[in-house]
Amino acid sequence: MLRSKILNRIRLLKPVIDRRCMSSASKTPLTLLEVDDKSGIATLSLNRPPVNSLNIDLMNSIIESITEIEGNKSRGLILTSANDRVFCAGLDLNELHKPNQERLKEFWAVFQDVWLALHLCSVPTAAAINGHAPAGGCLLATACEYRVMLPQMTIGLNETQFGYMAPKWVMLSYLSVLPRRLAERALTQGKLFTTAEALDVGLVDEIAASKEEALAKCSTFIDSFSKANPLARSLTKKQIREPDVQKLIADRAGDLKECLEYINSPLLQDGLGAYFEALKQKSRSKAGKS
Ligand SMILES: CCCCC/C=C\C/C=C\C/C=C/C(=O)SCCNC(=O)CCNC(=O)[C@H](O)C(C)(C)COP(=O)(O)OP(=O)(O)OC[C@H]1O[C@@H](n2cnc3c(N)ncnc32)[C@H](O)[C@@H]1OP(=O)(O)O
Repeated sequence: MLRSKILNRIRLLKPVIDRRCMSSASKTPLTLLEVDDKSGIATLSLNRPPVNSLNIDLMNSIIESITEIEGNKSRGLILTSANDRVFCAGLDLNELHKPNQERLKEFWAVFQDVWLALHLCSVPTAAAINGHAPAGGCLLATACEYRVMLPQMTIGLNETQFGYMAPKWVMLSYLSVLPRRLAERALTQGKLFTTAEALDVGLVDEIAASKEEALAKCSTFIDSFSKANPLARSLTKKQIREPDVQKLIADRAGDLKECLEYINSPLLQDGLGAYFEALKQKSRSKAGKS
């Protein structure tokens, strides 16, 4: 009994670094997980340079970290980025453009899994959005219960801008934070909101001047549950989220089939190819390579 108490204490004191999913290029961990010894709040930092784009390994690392947080009795989870400019650039376009079919199936299933894991995480969740959060980056943030964002960044589900329609369950995340009329307009326009606009419409809850302040505001949000019974809180959250979650769970295979057909269609592949090339070109010109 005493031994397990001490072990738990050590686990809280010592930052836990997730080493299971490493970047193959640099052998650095794709997520960094630290648990604050005083508050018991876990901070999960996305750490896949250059822009934290979501490939299979990064998403698996996020899921493993969430499982670990739920197992180590952390009081809450703050999702943030180790990169000062980009919270998360969304899905890794390398996984969607000219994909290997078997890998694409696995990729899409893990994408569904990461959304479910964040959506159903039993502890309070908050996103400290310390950089741009387009598409899948916005999705991670909206799956959390609270969002604090740094100024002069952008956030939004911009899929229509690169020729994609967001799947139904992705749209549900937007509908959980935005009024229907606004969500419809923003989704069809593929709008990227500036930080100020995002606060104005309620896509984010607060603005912070620095990453430290964003983390502190997220901690304050998590502390706001100190008087709630953790089990009752978690069951209430699950109950409220149940209809959205069920829409995906009830037809995961159908969603996979629909998405694979959609992603593989020549028109979408061409559009995505052009979008990705423009992105690379922009990056090359920035680096003075062209
Ligand atoms: C019914 C069936 C529906 C099926 C639909 C299928 C899919 C849609 C549904 C799901 C929702 C989610 C979709 C997505 O997330 S798709 C990804 C969309 N992401 C974006 O559009 C963001 C693109 N990136 C940017 O805008 C910028 O990079 C940035 C994030 C604002 C950062 O800007 P910064 O100036 O700091 O960096 P660079 O632009 O110079 O980029 C550096 C480097 O990273 C590469 N890169 C950027 N984003 C991605 C990415 N998402 N995937 C892979 N690679 C990316 C970029 O090319 C540069 O690399 P290089 O080697 O060229 O230097």
